[in-house]
Amino acid sequence: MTDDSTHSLEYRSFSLSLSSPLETADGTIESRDGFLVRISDGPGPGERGDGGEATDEKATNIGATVGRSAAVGYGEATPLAGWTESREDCEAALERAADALRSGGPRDALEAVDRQVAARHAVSLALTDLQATKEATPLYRYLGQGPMIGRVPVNATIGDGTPSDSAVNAREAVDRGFGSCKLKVGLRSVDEDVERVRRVREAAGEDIELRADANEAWTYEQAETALEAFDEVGLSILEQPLPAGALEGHAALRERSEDVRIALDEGLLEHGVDAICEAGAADAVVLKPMALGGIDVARKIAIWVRELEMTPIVTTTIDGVVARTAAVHLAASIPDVPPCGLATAELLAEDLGRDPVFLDRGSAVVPQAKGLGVEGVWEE
Ligand SMILES: O=C(O)CCC(=O)C1=CC=C[C@@H](O)[C@@H]1C(=O)O
Ligand SMILES: [Mg+2]
Repeated sequence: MTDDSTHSLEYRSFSLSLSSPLETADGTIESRDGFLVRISDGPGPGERGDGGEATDEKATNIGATVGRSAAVGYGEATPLAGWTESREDCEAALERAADALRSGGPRDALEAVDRQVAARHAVSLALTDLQATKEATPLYRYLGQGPMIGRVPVNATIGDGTPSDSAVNAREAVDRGFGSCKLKVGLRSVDEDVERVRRVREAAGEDIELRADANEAWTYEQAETALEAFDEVGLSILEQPLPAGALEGHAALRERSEDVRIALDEGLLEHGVDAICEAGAADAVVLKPMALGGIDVARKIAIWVRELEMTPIVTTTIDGVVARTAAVHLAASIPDVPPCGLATAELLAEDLGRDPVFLDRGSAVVPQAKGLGVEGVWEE
């Protein structure tokens, strides 16, 4: 990316409520509050001489007076407690990025948000969307320079609930075409979670991939008990059974497991890839671009973990349409990606704009328009 044009960054805050709260062992997620970011490569609002609000129409008109129209890129910063910086720190970082972009350029803007992962996610995404849009290339092809990809497989996300509610939810997901379900565990006793997974297996059938995510809830002994029972019901992946710090514990669980594979999510953020690999602590790692600092960072990690013979799984932090669509593009840029946690739009009661990704028979259909392919978010 060149630093020789004038870029400007604007942001707006938003709050999106969930249709029903997502219960996890880390806490309950009720709403997602964050910032929608827009970067244009024309002059900023204060530099246009119109003193006005930066609508697309005005940006285009001003662009015309300087001989070209401004291109825009969108980003989203949606902090989540325990996973990213706070909302206040995120906003302060976006302010710094706006100044740095004005006085320096894209590289300075990224440096200004280097330690605030959600803010960095937004800035790097908006810059990448802008560039991919200018090159008239879908974001995933701009990222991976790979072939055209039509779909990425996705898993259904099933929150905590009684054994019969969990079974009903899983059956509904299977009837809608999902081939993979991820169940939140760790809020109830291990016995009850084992019962839930058994009931889900009965309801979903033998051919469906089942995963469980304990969000660090268990002691080693509890995880061992759960793992043994999960092996019997053909669970494929157990995500983060132990606290993030417990690399040795996860490595020991891997040794004990017959077929259940161990994935680290919170553990990736705490330790990074090298330490996980050295300890032999995971078969798979979960990549949340919002918590890792952006889809560019997440993509590098995905390629790196593949080299180390671990599986990368992309998920969201239950984000708005901009970040969610970016995660779909990220997954599409990773060859042979397994089912990813990208079917999270339905957990939201409202969104930032129209969703360009539709779900069809357990896959997300990847947008093929230029850039992210998200439209109308700034106007709504
Ligand atoms: O991976 C999925 O199926 C959806 C995303 C998801 O499960 C999560 C999103 C945000 C916070 C977490 O509690 C949770 C996770 O731990 O993976
Ligand atoms: Mg997880």
